[in-house]
Amino acid sequence: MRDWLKDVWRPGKLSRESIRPVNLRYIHIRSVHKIGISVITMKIYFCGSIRGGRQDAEIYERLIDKLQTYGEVLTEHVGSKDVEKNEIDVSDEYIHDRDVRWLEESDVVVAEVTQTSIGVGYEIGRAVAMGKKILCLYRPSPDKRLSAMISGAHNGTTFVVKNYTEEEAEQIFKDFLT
Ligand SMILES: O=c1[nH]c(=O)n([C@H]2C[C@H](O)[C@@H](COP(=O)(O)O)O2)cc1CO
Repeated sequence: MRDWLKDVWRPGKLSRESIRPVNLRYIHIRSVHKIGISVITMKIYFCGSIRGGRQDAEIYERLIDKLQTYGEVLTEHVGSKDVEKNEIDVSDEYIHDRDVRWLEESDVVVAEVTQTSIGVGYEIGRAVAMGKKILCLYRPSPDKRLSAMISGAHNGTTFVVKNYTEEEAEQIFKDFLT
């Protein structure tokens, strides 16, 4: 495989979905060689509850799959069934520092905030301080109420809070990420 193509081609990530054209607004041309163009795609930081409770883990996995058609999801592990097992060998300090680094690297943050999580709240707060563009997704139910610190931060542009059903996620991502 040509060297320039290695930057674009992520083995294991290719599917009918992922070869849909990625969002051109977020592609920066890094270098133009005689043999081709090397590109960087949008980096997405996905937040979802882990120690706060894993009842929505399968929803996270499906949302991450959709997000991967727009760019690279840095926190793909959040949707993995084995996340707690896989993160057991690393220290909390390692997890924190790695995630803050990814947050800094990200172009956009997407948080599923239905299941309350201190970690997700912390990530959103840090992302606001970093000036990131943030989308929070919430599935309303009669027994729950979203924190005012999230719903009250909605400004319609850089901090967007959306009540949603899973069927609506695709369109919401399209509107927010393109
Ligand atoms: O093992 C982990 N790995 C990890 O990446 N996180 C990050 C990503 C999630 O968006 C968020 C979840 O926080 P919490 O575990 O407090 O629910 O924190 C959190 C943990 C455990 O707290």
